[in-house]
Amino acid sequence: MAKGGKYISGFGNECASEDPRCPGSLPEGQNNPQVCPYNLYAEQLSGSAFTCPRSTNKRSWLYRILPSVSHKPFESIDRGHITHNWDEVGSDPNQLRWKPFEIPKASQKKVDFVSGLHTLCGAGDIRSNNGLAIHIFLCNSSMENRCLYNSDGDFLIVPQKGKLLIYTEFGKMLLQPNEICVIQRGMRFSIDVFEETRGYILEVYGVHFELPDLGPIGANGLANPRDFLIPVAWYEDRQVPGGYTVINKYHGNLFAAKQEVSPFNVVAWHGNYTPYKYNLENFMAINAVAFDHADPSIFTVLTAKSVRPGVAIADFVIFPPRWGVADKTFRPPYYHRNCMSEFMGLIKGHYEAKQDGFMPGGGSLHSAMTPHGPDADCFEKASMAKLVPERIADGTMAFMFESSLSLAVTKWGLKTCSFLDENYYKCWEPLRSHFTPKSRNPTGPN
Ligand SMILES: O=C(O)Cc1cc(O)ccc1O
Ligand SMILES: [Fe+2]
Repeated sequence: MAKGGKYISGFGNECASEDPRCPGSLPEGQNNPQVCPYNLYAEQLSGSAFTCPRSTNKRSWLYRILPSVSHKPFESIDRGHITHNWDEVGSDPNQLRWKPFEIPKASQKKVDFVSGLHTLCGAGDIRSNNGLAIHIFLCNSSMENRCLYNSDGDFLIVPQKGKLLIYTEFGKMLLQPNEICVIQRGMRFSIDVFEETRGYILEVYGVHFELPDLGPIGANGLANPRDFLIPVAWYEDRQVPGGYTVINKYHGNLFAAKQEVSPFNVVAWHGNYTPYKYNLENFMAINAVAFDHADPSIFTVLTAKSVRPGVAIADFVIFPPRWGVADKTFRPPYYHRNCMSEFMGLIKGHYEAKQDGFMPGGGSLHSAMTPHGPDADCFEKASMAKLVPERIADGTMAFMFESSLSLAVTKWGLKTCSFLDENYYKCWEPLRSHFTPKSRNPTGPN
């Protein structure tokens, strides 16, 4: 049993779980008995093509009171601020930064997780299963008799303010800021919130998140598999007289169908296709202990690989609290231009390259090849700093969604949201030339 409830531990394992109220509800020795224990229905949820190699084959068997198909037809509903149209507004290669995205007040308007989804940027194509979207969720109310499932891709959810109680077909997960969860394609879920709540979502189309390979690091380190937690089976046999609404995100649009019962009626399940959560505190950071600033890929928690070796559709990278010990080194992030797109968010604290301006609940986007790096203040301080061992980012958690796709910002992100920081570029304006042609590099070989 893990802290905060019951979970099964391990990444990508074959698991099996029965609600303790129904012992023996998992069929033994086969998936489709003529009649299932407790007269349940058997239903397979496939997360990969049937024919995928074993290493990438994902599916789970759900034993439920009614099959998912027991619903009225889906009808199109307003998709609010969700979009997959990457041409809503013209492209903008500038360094972009957003102030904290404001959460609507419950006293003014009740907004739940689904109606509070706002697409900020993305690229690629849902129908060809290649691409991603980054959404911000801003909500103040629980999803009441409403659940969502996403036909388009997987959601990696990063809560920043407020806890999420997530009901899924596999069981319940409680998620606090500094934890993340992944709800994979097709899984029905409903979210209860307890206050004005905010967070970030990385949605990837057509791929699933994996742990990065460790190469010479060895068999252990970074996000360790045992720290990923999977819910245990939990069901409710609840009739919903007015009708329960199942919402489906399909081709980037929203559809709703009514059904008479709660969808969380799975009594037992087994398989390797499940939702899971992970506490970022458990990340075992590896970094430079001699000199120089290592590339941020050392902090990859999860990766959604493209078909090109070493190139991700998206990586989820964190900047956790740690020791900085590198000698003769400018320790903060270096100035750089990256062929990848870098979206950053801040869960708490201050990011090491920008003490001010980049705030918890805000974000930044440095697009492909757009120059960026520490602000002028950070440069001055770090160039003069005495290089003693020091704690970096204590009490802080910043993260990056890094993508090989060139991300387009939505109309909401660039025009309508009103949180764009028009003055971002000014943080680099005080940078001055320190060029002194006659001096020698004090730390170099000659
Ligand atoms: O731009 C950023 O702040 C993210 C980042 C951090 C780092 O340590 C090195 C490269 C990089 O893109
Ligand atoms: Fe960067």
